[in-house]
Amino acid sequence: MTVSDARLPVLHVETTPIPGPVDDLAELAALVDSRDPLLWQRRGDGLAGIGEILRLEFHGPGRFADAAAAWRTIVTQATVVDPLGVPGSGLLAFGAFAFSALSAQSSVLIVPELIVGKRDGQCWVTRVGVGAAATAAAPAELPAARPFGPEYSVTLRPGSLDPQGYVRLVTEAIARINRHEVGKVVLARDLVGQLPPDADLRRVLRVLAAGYPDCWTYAVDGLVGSSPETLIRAHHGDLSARVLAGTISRGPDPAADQAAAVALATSEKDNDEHEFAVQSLLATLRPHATHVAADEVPFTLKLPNLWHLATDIEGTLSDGSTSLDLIAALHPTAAVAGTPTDVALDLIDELEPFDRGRYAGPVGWVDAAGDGEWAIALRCAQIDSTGTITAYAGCGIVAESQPEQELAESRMKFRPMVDALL
Ligand SMILES: C=C(O[C@H]1C=CC=C(C(=O)O)[C@@H]1O)C(=O)O
Repeated sequence: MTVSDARLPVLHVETTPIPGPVDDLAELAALVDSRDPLLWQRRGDGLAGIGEILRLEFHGPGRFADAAAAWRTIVTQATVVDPLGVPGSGLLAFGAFAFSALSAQSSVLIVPELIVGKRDGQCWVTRVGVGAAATAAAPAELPAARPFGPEYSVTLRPGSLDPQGYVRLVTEAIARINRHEVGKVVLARDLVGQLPPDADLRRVLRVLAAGYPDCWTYAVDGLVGSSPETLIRAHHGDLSARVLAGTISRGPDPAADQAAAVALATSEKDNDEHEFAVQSLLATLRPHATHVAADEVPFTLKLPNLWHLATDIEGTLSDGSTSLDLIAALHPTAAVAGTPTDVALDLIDELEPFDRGRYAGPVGWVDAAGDGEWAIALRCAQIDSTGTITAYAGCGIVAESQPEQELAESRMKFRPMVDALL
C-alpha cells in the first residue's frame, strides 16, 4: 500500500510472546522474503519483517519532517496490544532515508504484516492488519523458515567513478581544503553489479550477519548492508549513539595488526577528524537531551576488515522528540558529510558524479512510542527492481589525507558487500 495523502490507514497491531527456546529462531534472515527482505539484526537479536501492510514514501528536504508527521498520525489512529513492551515489540516501521534532500531516491517507512522479534532470549510475533479485528483471526505462531535458494556469485566493478577518478576527486578535495573552502569532506565512490534472476538476497544477509556480528545488518526496500555506526538509539528516554571517524586497515599478522591499532589511536590526523565528528554530534544532541556524556578518549573498534576510532555517547531525552525527530536533527553527521556541513554537502554535490541514494542516510526502525534504533547506512548496496546492485563506500578527507591511501581505505570499506556477493 502506498499512501501519498493524509488518508492514512487505521492499523491494528497485536504482539504475542512466543514461549520456548529461542534457538528455533537462530536465523532471522531465513524468515524474510528472498527478493525484498526486511531485516534488522545485531549479535543474533533483531527484527524480521514479513509482508508489507503499509509503505510511505517521502522526498526532498521535508522527507524527515513528513515521515515524523505521518508516523504520529499512524500511531495516534492505531490500536496496539503489546504485553511485552520491549524495544521492537508492538507497532513499528522499518525505515531508510535518502542522504540528500536532492536525491531522486525515495525515503521509506514500511510497516510489515508480520514481525518476528528476538531480544535477550525473548521472542515474539507481531501481527499488523488494516481495519477492525484485522489481526484477530490469524494464530500467533512463528512463520516457517524457508530454505535458501541456490548459491550465486556477483562481481562488482567500478560504477560512475573508477579508482583513478576517485584519486582525482580526493586530490581536488584536498586542494579545496588547503584553500580553506571546507575543513573536512567525505567523498564516496560506487561499484555496480547485476544479481542473477531470482537470486535469494537472504544469502547476502546471512553472510553479512555471520561476518559482522557486532554491526547492524539491515535490509530495507533493497538497501542491504552491515553498519558499524549507530546514529541514535532511543528507548524510554535513554539515548545512545556511536561516532566513528578515523580508519586504518587490519594488519596481516597479530603484531602488524596491533601496530595498526596503535598507529590509529595515536594519529593526530585521525584524532582531530574524530574529535570534530564527536563535537558536532554532541552539539546537535544537546538541544534534545540532558546528561549528554561522551568518553574522553576514543577507543579502537576492531572490525573484520578494519579498525575505526569510536566514541560512545549517551544522554537522556529532554524534549519529547521521537527517534525520527532525532535522526532529522542529526543527519548528516560529520562522518558522512564533513565540516562545515552545508559547505561539505555542496562540495559532495559538485564533485561526486552520482546520487548517493540512501547510502550514508539513516536506516533502522521506529515504534509507536517514537523509540527506535537507527544506524548510518554504511558498507551497503542498493538493489533496484531489475537486480542492479550499486555499492558505496567513502572516506573522510582532511588536509593531511593521501589520495592513494583513501582509495585503499575505500576498498576495505567495500569488503563486506564485495565478499558477501562472492
Ligand atoms: C563514509 C564511510 O565511513 C565513515 C564512517 C567511519 C569512518 C570513516 C572514515 O574514517 O573516513 C567515514 O567517515 C563509509 O564507510 O562509506
